[in-house]
Amino acid sequence: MTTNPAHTALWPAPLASGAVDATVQVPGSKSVTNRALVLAALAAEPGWLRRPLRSRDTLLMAGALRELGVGIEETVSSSSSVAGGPDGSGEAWRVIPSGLQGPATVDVGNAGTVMRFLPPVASLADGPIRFDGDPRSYERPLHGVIDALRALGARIDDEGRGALPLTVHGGGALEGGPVEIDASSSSQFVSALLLSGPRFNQGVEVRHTGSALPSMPHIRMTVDMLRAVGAQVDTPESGGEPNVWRVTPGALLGRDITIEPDLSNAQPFLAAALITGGKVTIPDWPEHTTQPGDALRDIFTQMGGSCELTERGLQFTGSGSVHGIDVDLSEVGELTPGIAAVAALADSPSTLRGVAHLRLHETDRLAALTKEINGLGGDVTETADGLHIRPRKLHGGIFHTYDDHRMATAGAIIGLAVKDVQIENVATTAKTLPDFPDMWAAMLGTDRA
Ligand SMILES: O=C(O)C1=C[C@@H](OP(=O)(O)O)[C@@H](O)[C@H](O)C1
Ligand SMILES: C=C(OP(=O)(O)O)C(=O)O
Repeated sequence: MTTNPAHTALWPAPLASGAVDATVQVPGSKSVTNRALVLAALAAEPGWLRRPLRSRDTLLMAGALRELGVGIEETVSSSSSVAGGPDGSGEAWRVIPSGLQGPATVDVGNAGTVMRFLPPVASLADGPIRFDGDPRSYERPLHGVIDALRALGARIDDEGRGALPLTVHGGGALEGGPVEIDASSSSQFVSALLLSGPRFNQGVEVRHTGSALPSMPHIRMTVDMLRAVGAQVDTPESGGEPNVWRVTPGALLGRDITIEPDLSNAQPFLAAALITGGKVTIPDWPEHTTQPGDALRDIFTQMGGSCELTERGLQFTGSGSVHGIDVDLSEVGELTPGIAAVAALADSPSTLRGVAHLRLHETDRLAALTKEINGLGGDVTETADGLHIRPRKLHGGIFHTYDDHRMATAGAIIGLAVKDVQIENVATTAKTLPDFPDMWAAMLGTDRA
């Protein structure tokens, strides 16, 4: 077996030499880009994505849709007709829907959005679609999507695993209708069924029957984006029953949408301002958004910073002190690694709650954070649904990432304040933020050294 040198390489996390003062242009949202790709592929006419995220997860999504026959043309242009950026430049993807066809093979990598959102799309295709991915993808929950699709009329061969790898034998159409699922292990089960729902003969009515549903903002993102392309969606918030979402069958419009910056990927940069008592501006921070990263304005303010949404973007300023926090992160679970990293450097203990489902993310994030922060001299314990973090003086060492992009950025945050932290496999940030090491150096001004 050969070892990929990128996976064993150690990246010396730069120590901040003082208060950071930077403007950081954060690339597009993974969650918005991958929903926009799916909706554009299912539309009745071509559409555009402006400023899409170009990272492993979104390229896997685009690659999979192309395998199914969808046209996706990438353009980088300075002409306003295909412009991406506010200045009239940037990247844009034109999506040209077509009849979905098998046989095809889809590599999901370790992208939750690809492994959950695409089996419903494949059930609409004509022919067999094989799904496979990274070893970790075999362990991540998928049963909710598989069972629901079968109940709605799909033929899926998973050899009894209830997980990847599997083959969806698309029949060209799916009956759809009402279905019950337990989505307590991932909100993406609900999003997956809703996104393809308008194309099912009867639409879909998803009823969540399990314990608490995590990541509600991501379900709101799905609903808002469906409505933006003309779908009719009834939700608990719009007067429907609790835990029930209904999508009416109908054609989707091809739209021209500009992807918001990824606010969860803004997290390490905001954390840098908080920890160093500096200032970071994130341009194009949306005034209204369903992205969970927007909660950082409140969470990092409680932890000692302050922020202002101005015409230039979100300006976040650290005060020089970092406080611990007691917070339920069930709605915004993907922010947990970055918050844990800041909490390890705070002046008082923290309790992070409501995130038991993180054990089934890219890695077991609760175990990984505990092991790696404690490996640097920290005092973190796992609880049934989160972490207790008691700050201690930390020392240098190797911070392992377990192929988890958010572990890598969490380690970089700690490395700002602790000498000689080395991140193993920083390249794993390519999942959602391929330029992270260069962006980090630019923020710190070390790229000009
Ligand atoms: O739908 C989405 O885009 C996501 C939903 C959440 O998943 P879970 O509900 O599985 O936590 C989140 O953690 C993930 O990063 C992205
Ligand atoms: C949980 C995450 O990703 P995924 O879409 O693979 O679930 C994440 O990005 O934090």
